[in-house]
Amino acid sequence: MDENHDEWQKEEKRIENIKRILSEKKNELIENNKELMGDILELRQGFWDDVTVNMDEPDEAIETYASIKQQAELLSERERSYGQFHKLVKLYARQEDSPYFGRIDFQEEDGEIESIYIGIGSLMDKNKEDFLIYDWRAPVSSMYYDYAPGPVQYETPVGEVTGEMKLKRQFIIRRGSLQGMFDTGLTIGDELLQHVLGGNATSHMKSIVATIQKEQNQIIRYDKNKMLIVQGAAGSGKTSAAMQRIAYLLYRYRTSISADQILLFSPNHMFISYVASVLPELGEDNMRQVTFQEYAAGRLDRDFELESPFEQLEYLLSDRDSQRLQRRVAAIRFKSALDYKNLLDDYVKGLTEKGMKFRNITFRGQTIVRAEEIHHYFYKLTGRIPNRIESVKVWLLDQLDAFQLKEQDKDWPVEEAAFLAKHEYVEAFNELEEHQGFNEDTFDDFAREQKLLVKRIVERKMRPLKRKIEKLKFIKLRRLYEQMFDMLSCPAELSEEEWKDICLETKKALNKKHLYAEDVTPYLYLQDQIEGRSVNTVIRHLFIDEAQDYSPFQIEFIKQLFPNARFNLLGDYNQAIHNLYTKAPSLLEEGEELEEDRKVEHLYLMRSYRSTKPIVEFTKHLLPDGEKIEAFNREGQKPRVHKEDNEDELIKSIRETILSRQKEGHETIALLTRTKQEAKELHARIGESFAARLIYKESQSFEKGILILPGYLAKGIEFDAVMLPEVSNATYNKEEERKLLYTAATRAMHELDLFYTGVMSPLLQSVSEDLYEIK
Ligand SMILES: Nc1ncnc2c1ncn2[C@@H]1O[C@H](COP(=O)(O)OP(=O)(O)OP(=O)(O)O)[C@@H](O)[C@H]1O
Repeated sequence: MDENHDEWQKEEKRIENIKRILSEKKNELIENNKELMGDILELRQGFWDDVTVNMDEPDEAIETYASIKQQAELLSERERSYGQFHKLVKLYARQEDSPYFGRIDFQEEDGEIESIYIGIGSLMDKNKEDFLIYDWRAPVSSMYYDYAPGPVQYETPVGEVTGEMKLKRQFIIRRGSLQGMFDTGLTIGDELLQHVLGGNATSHMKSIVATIQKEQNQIIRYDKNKMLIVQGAAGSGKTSAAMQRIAYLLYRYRTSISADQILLFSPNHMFISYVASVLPELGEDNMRQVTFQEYAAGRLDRDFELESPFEQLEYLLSDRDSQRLQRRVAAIRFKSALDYKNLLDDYVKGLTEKGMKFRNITFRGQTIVRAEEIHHYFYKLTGRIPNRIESVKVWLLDQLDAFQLKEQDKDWPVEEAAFLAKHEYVEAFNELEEHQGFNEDTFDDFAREQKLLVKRIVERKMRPLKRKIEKLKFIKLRRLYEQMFDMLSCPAELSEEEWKDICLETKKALNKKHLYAEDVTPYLYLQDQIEGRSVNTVIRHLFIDEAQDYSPFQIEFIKQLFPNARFNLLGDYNQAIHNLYTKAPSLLEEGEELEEDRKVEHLYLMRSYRSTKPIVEFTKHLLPDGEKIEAFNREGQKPRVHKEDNEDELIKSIRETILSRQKEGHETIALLTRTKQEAKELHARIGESFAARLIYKESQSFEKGILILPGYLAKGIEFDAVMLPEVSNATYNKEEERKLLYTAATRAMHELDLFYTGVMSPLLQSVSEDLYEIK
């Protein structure tokens, strides 16, 4: 029997043993918690039985409140325990399926050799003395990712441990049985990675715990108190590393950080659902996720119509009027920069002296407080604007209270009382009874009843107005933003012409209650400066994926919103498609820190894992400085460039290629166009016969099958086969769109096909012909 066979059998035996222990643990856990579910049901059903309700006297009301609170706490404690229990059962089940993926034999200096098995969760022996499996996030496990056999070291909270790694082994264990085993040398075995990367695209992102690479591990376990900026090539595992990092943080700081203190700014909804399964798969709760657009929409007046970054991009890609386009580009560039934020700061400073805009406060056609009076009151106050606004609010509410009293003596509420619908009357009666403690005897006094009803009517009528005051709607915010463009003089970087146009366009849009994408952050920023910054102190770790698409202003704004958060920015300046024309400085390049004194750490990922080697070789040559990008050694076909004589031939060729890809077993085939319009047109021609799904809104989700969508919507996502249906000089003809083409082409995992009629896009000319096949 050879040594390998022997080892295989030993490992198999160990797996059986581990499975038995896991199964025992799981059953024991279920047994011990059987009563828990019953308790919860019982508590829910009998919630009110154990609560003493008595509201007659204040003392008793307090007691009632305490008793409800106690009962609710008991229930929520049980529900929390149930949640924990449920999570643990799921983890055991997952471990039974695949208990570990790695083993290292480690000899600490002068110590014995210890076999360390690494999996998605830890497992202890019966006596709770030894680890049978170590969690992949444990300090000792980091050696697995960082070293090949030989001298090694790892960090622990109490210092560094050194020693020698005698063996490094990888396992593929599925459904509880050993399917593969590799002893590895230099890096984490190419075999396992080959195996993982060779699979089909999935509609949900996979966890990479078993094959995390050394440079990714550095990001995942990054522990210094600095802002982390990761610049990584397309497909280099930025998002994967971010997700693993979140899981790591939840483990490392499990006593102080929970999942809802971690927030991920995601590029779009498709992406949100794409990454949502990674953490639960690792047995962790999901972090919070939001798109910037959603966040902004939640903070702005609802009657604003916001342009999304995708709409902005679609405009930039579609407008054929080059003059108008250039003016818009100038506006975007201007409004994205930190200089613009400084201008806004100066403007706000000026407002402490003059220039605030307020609304008249009116009720039923009568003016209660005139705008000038508010203005006068505001400028009598001193201090920061938000503090003064707070005082104005209190003052206005007082004015409203006084006004309300007077209104009660008017005729209109009496008239309205007469026309009250029966249910309103009863409601009023009940409310009066509750709040005033009236009984039937006193209430039948008609005069008092009438007075109370009138009071209630006035109160109710005035409530919306008061609410508006509470929400600071007495400030004319839109007008304030607009006014800035009257007051500023033309900034040095713009021509008079451009400036005039920016002023005009901004005002025109504001008057239509339309907010351009580039105005969203500045507007919110102004709102915060006037109304008081709405900061979130709960978030401790903030991640921004596709960070290259955020303007410097936007990042600075987000930083101010989350003062307690540590920042993790991940992106690729080669995929900066939202500022493709404006060329705003990228944070991802060194030397572009927001503030000189800011502590920033730059880490880089240059190796691309998503695509086969021939695809990476092709795509990297689309970039002027792509030579630094390395391909992971996974073989495949060279990309194919199909030249067709006319439109019909092109469609025919696309059809044939789809059929071939399907035959080859590719399940997710994406046809990535440049614009939404092109996607719609293509869908109209081939959609039906292939049951292809058209995706043109960022809110749509992504499933397996044939998809037709503009490339920019596929950010962060990948497909088995990608087809770029029209890469001619009629479509991709601007240097600015190189990054867009690169982003689309790098979505391909296994196959890439490009099509064109007429003349090939000049952007492809930088790619040498031996890197693709001509069809
Ligand atoms: N260490 C790894 N082990 C296994 N798969 C990996 C590893 N690193 C990356 N991958 C795979 O490579 C693909 C790309 O990863 P990911 O989406 O995280 O890259 P990215 O840098 O965010 O890409 P992009 O910038 O193009 O959106 C995914 O399928 C991911 O599972």
